[in-house]
Amino acid sequence: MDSTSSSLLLSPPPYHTKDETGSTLVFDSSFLQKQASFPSEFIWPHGDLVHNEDELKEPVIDLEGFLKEIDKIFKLPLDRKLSVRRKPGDVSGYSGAHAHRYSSKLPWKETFSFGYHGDDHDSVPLVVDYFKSVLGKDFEHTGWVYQSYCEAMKKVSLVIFELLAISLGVDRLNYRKFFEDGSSIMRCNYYPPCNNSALTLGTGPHCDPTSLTILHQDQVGGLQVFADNKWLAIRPRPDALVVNIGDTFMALSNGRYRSCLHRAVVNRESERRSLVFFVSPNEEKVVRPPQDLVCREGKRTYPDFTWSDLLEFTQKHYRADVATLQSFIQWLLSSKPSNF
Ligand SMILES: C=C1C[C@]23C[C@H]1CC[C@H]2[C@]1(C)CCC[C@@](C)(C(=O)O)[C@H]1[C@@H]3C(=O)O
Ligand SMILES: O=C(O)CCC(=O)C(=O)O
Ligand SMILES: [Fe+2]
Repeated sequence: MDSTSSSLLLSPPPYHTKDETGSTLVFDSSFLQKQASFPSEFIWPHGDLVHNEDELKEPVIDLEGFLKEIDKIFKLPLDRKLSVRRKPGDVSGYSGAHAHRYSSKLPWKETFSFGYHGDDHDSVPLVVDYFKSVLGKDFEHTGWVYQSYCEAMKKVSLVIFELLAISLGVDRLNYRKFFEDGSSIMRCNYYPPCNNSALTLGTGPHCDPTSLTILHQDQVGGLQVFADNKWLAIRPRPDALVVNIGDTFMALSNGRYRSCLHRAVVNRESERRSLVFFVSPNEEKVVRPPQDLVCREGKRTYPDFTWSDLLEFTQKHYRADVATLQSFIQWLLSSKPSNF
C-alpha cells in the first residue's frame, strides 16, 4: 500500500488526494461504504434514477399463469386424454410417454401439442377452435389463453430472428421475413414425479429439429444443456424464457449457429411443467441460408430442404435425437439426390 492510500485510509474524509492536478477522488468502495453519509459525488439526478416500481414488481407477461393452465389438460381423466391422443404422423394432440410411438427409452412425461400459424383473421382463432373441437366447449377459455401465449411467443421470436441476422452480418429483416408466415408447434409438457428418477428421463437428449425454441420451465427445474462436455442444469427463473437454436436454423445460418443439445430430467418429489414454443418456417418454403453468408463461408453446409420434409422425417421415420439433421440429410440425399 503506497503512502497516499495508507494516509487516505487513516485520514478522515474528504477521501481525495491532492496533487498538482488538483483534488481527485479515490474510489475505494469499502472505505466509502463505511462513511456516515453517502458521498454527494455519487448521487445521481432523480430523472436518471426513476423506474416504475410496478414494472419491476409485475412481469410483463404472467408466465406462471400460463404454466398453471396446463393442469386443466393433464388433470383430466386418462380416458379423456387418450380420446385426444396424437394420430400417427400428426404432432397435435395428447401423448403419454410416446408409448404409442416407441417401445423403449420412453420419456417420463405427458405432452399436449398443437399448431399455431398466426395468420388468424378469423373471429375465432384456430387455437381456440382446436381446443373447443378436441376438448369441448369448457376448454374455450384455455384455447384463448394459449392463443395469446402463442401470439406473444411469435412476436418474441421475430425480434430474436432480427438479432440473429445482425449477429451474422446479413440483412436485419432476412430471417424475420422468412418466418413471418411460419408455422409453429406449441407443446405443453407435464412431468410427473418418479420414484426411479435416476433410471429414466423426462425428455431424452436431443436437438430440436425446428428453427428456434422458446421455452419456459416452472420453478422445479429439470432442463439441462450439454456444454463443455457435461450436462449443465438451466436454473429456472419465473420471469425468464430459454431460447434454443434448432437444427433448421443451424442450416439457415449455414452452420454458423449450432443447434443446442439438451434434455429434461425428472425427480422423486415434484411434478414439473414446461411450455415449449417451436418456431418453424412455412412448411413448403425452401430452407436455404442467405447467399452473402454462403459466399463469405465459401460453401453450403447443408442442402436445400423444407420443414415439411424434416417434420415428416421426425414423425414417421426417425426419433429426434442429437443426430437428427445429419440422419435427415443422408435420408434426403438418398431419396432426392438433386437437393445439393
Ligand atoms: C418437431 C418436433 C418433434 C419433437 C417436437 C418437435 C420439436 C422437438 C421434438 C422432440 C421433443 C425431440 C425429442 C424427442 C421427441 C420425440 C420428444 O421427446 O417429444 C421429439 C418431439 C416429437 O417427435 O414429438
Ligand atoms: O421440458 C423441458 O425443459 C425440455 C423439453 C424439450 O426439450 C422439448 O420438448 O423439446
Ligand atoms: Fe427440446
